[in-house]
Amino acid sequence: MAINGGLRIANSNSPFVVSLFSTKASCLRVSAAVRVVSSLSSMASYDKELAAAKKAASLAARLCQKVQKALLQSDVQSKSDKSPVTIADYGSQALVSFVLEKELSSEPFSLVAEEDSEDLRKDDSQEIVGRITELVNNTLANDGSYNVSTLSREDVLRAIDSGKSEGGPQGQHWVLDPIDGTKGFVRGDQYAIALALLDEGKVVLGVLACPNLPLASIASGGQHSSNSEIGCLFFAKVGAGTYMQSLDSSSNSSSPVKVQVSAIENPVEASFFESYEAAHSLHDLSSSIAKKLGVKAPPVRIDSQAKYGALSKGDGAIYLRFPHKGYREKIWDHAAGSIVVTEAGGVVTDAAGNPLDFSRGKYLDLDTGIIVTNQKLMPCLLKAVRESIEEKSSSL
Ligand SMILES: Nc1ncnc2c1ncn2[C@@H]1O[C@H](COP(=O)(O)O)[C@@H](OP(=O)(O)O)[C@H]1O
Ligand SMILES: [Mg+2]
Ligand SMILES: [Mg+2]
Ligand SMILES: [Mg+2]
Repeated sequence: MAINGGLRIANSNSPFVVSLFSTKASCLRVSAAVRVVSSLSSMASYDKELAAAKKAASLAARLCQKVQKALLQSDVQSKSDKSPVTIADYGSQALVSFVLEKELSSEPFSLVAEEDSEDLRKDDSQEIVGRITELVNNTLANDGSYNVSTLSREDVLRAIDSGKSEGGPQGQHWVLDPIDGTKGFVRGDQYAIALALLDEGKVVLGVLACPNLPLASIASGGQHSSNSEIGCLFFAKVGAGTYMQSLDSSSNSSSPVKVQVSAIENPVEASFFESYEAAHSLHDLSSSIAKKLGVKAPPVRIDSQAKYGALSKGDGAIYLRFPHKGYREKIWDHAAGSIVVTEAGGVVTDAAGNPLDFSRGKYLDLDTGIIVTNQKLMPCLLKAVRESIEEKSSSL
């Protein structure tokens, strides 16, 4: 079980060759794009919200780590039994919702989150609700920050259900994926707790807790030393950059350090991330794009928005995501990750080069896929994406 950072590198039998000099050259010529900083940032500092989000995501990460450890020790990770995962997903959502409401009690609260309590309110879910409630209470008690009496089952169900907001273009909405990369979580690999704040439809802050991501670089295909510290907390605020610190507050690396995306200008030197799960992204399309760009390194396949986190610290240069036809991306799968990357100097667009629009409710209505890279590489990446998509559709 790959818990040591949870990194799995895809095997590729087909080495990528430099095939498009024109693509490479156009890439090197492009000047840096100007980063647009939302005018919202000049009106609000979001400091209180950021502190609350960091606290909430860190506590949720602790809860998830405990469940993942038990899951691996009890060796049920290869079963199709989803109950331990469900417990961590629900527990994480309840905890984040509870902490945000406690920390920001004077503000109106709206949360768009992945899970809801519908299944938990069924008669045969009593036991699982009990286990979730125990997990949440234990995590809060161990932390000791909140002087609360034990939460009841109904308190926990209500906390989960405060994530029922629809989001939209007006006002502030929190956006939460309590465990992103559930499949990675079950395997013992990467996952993330992803929390962002929308203000008037724009992402203004994001926090990504990645309990299995090494603080050291994973750039050279995951060959980090076995004793490198694991567990990253990324956070970003509009106009203020992206920072990373250890998830372990007692660690020497608990002070935040500013991170930057890779400065690579030559795509031949770039490496790229994609989903571990082939059902989540068309690996053949990514491979054709990489080939056009002359990318030499094999794809790095990891679960969850840990890909955005790793990209923000320069561990790779490109993230490609092309869902199968008909799949609609949800805002909680990208909101936190996108600001973590853009504030670190990167660019996140759909396959047509348009920025992602988080103002339309739960779904991101976008063209074909999501691509992420630095400002220098983006033009040539977009060109390669366009060409590969055209070739794919003409071959059908
Ligand atoms: N068929 C599909 N295509 C694309 N994404 C999918 C998908 N089925 C599920 N997903 C999303 O992919 C996310 C994981 O992304 P990744 O592949 O980068 O790890 C899942 O988040 P959850 O694990 O929170 O449900 C889920 O929302
Ligand atoms: Mg998700
Ligand atoms: Mg999830
Ligand atoms: Mg899910």
